[in-house]
Amino acid sequence: MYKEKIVIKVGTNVMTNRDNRIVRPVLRRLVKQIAELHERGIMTILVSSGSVIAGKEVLGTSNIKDKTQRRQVYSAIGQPRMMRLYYNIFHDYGLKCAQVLPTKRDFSPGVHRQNMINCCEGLLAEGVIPVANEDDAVSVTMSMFSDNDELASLIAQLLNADKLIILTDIDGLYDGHPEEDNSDLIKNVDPTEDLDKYIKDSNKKDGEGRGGMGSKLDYAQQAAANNIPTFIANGKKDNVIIDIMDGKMVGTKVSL
Ligand SMILES: Nc1ncnc2c1ncn2[C@@H]1O[C@H](COP(=O)(O)OP(=O)(O)O)[C@@H](O)[C@H]1O
Ligand SMILES: N[C@@H](CCC(=O)OP(=O)(O)O)C(=O)O
Repeated sequence: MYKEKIVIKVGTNVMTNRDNRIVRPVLRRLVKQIAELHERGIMTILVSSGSVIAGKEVLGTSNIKDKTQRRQVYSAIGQPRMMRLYYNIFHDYGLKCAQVLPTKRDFSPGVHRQNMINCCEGLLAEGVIPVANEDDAVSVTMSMFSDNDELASLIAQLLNADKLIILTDIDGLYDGHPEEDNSDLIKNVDPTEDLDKYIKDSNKKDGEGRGGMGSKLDYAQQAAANNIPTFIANGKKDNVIIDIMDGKMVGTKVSL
C-alpha cells in the first residue's frame, strides 16, 4: 500500500514548444519524477491536458467553423495519441498507467461521484497511475469543467490528496506582469486572499491552454481551503516535482 497520494496537473504549455509541437522529453522528465515518487511510496494521479494540441498536430488547420465541434474533433484524435505517449513512457519506467476521462457530472453528489472515487482508488491500490483529462470529445457546455485546473482540484478534494501540484509554463504567481523585470514571484498565498489584481490578460489560441492564471489560483485556493497544500510551479524546470516534495521553496504555495 502507498504512504501518500498527490495530484499533479500538467498544462498544455508545459509540454509544447513555440511551434505548438509536443516535446516528448518534457513528458519523460515528468514521468521520471512520478516513478521516483512511486519508489518512495507516493502515488500520483496525473491530470494531463494536451489532447486538443495533439489532435491539432495530426489534423492541422480544420475546416470546421464551430469552435466546440472543432475542439471535440481535435481532442478525440489527440487523446489516444497522448495516452500512447504516456503508456510507452510509463512502461519504460516499469510502471502501469490508465486513462480516466471524467466530465463535470461525475463530481455531483451521488452515484457518479462514488464511481469516480472507486475507479481512482482501485487503480492506486493496484499501483497503477491514473492519467486523467476532461472527456473533451463529449463534454460540452454544462458538462464542461472550466479547465483542467478545476478537474485537478476536484480530484484532489474527492480523493483527499496530500498535495496538489499544478505545473504550468511560468514559475508561479507574479505580483506584476510576468514579463516585466520588476515583477516578483509571490511565494506564499492563503486560500482567502483576493488575487484578481495580479491577473494579466493572455492571448492564447485554440488548444493552447484554457483558463489562465486566474482560474489556476481559484482552484488552488479551493483545494487549499480544504486542507490540501497546493503548489503552482514551472513544469519546464528540471526536477521541480521532487524539489516540491523535498520541501524546497519553488513556485507559489497556496495553503492555510
Ligand atoms: N500575475 C501572473 N503571474 C504569472 N502568470 C500570469 C499572471 N497573469 C497572467 N499569467 C499568465 O498565466 C499563464 C498560465 O496559465 P495557462 O496559460 O492557462 O497555463 P496552462 O496551460 O499551464 O494551464 C502564464 O503563461 C501567464 O502568461
Ligand atoms: N482538456 C484539454 C485542455 C484544457 C485545459 O485546461 O488546458 P490547460 O489550460 O493547458 O491545462 C486538452 O486536453 O487539450
